[in-house]
Amino acid sequence: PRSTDDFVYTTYHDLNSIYSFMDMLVAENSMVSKIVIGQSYESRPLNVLKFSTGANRPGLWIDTGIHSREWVTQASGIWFAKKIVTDYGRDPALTDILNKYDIFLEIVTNPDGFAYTHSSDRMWRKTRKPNPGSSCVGVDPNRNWNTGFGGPGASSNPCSQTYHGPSAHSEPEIKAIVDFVKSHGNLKAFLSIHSYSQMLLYPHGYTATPAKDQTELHELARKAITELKSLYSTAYTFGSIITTIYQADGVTIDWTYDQGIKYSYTFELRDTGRYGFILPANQIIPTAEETWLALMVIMEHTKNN
Ligand SMILES: O=C(CO)C[C@@H](Cc1ccccc1)C(=O)O
Ligand SMILES: [Zn+2]
Repeated sequence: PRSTDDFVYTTYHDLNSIYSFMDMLVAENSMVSKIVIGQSYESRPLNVLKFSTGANRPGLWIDTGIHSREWVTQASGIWFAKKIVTDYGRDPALTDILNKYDIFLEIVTNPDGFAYTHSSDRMWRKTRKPNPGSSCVGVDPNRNWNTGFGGPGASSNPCSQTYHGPSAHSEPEIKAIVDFVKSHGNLKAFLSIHSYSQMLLYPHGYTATPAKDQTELHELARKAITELKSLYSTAYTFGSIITTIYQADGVTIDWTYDQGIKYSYTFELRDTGRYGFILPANQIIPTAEETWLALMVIMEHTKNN
């Protein structure tokens, strides 16, 4: 495709195609820039798209593809990127958000794992960094964060899909985000997108102790999934991680919430298990559209509070 207008949003893309989408979007839109926040273990760039219409704004973060096999999430991230540049100046709600906040979008958060799902194993989840002393490769990027690190909701076995890694932030893909969050210092929402299960989750995963903002986070989640359901009747459950899915330790949004980013949520997109991670491509756009409605509810609430 020569432009993001003839890019095919109705199919799954490989890493090179997604990188070229990013470069086209930057070239076409003055509000979009590409920040390289670091390199993966296999030396791929960790690209973050920045959508900004002014300087020194607070930020809203969205990441997709932290678990490489969850392909509908990277595909949705591509659609979100095009939606933002399309709606700015046309949709009053999005325009108001972007006149006050920057949006940061990391579409391929685990590029080594993503490349591996294309080349070798479609069901790969973790990073691709070797584990010394083990024949098993990779760390679960959703167990490598420094809040509750190494607890019972993660595994110390390098062969496990939920292996927490040798130490918190041991994975370059995670360290890069940690450093970005700290250096930016003014992120107001942190939205980490997974698939599948159709859930909207908020902290905590590592403890049953409710988050201090539990009441507000719960009601906002209810509002967000109600808006999501209004489009295609897709039903989500919602609640804290530990009460809604299971105990999980060292997870992304427990750490971001700990950093003071109150509006920290994880989405689990379609479906509920019929196709699972191998969601048919004809569900990419419906999934992205309904999810965007929920993301807008959370971003608007963040702006208004
Ligand atoms: O990968 C999964 C499929 O997205 C399930 C997620 C569920 C989860 C999501 C957010 C925080 C803690 C756990 C996981 O175990 O890390
Ligand atoms: Zn996941």
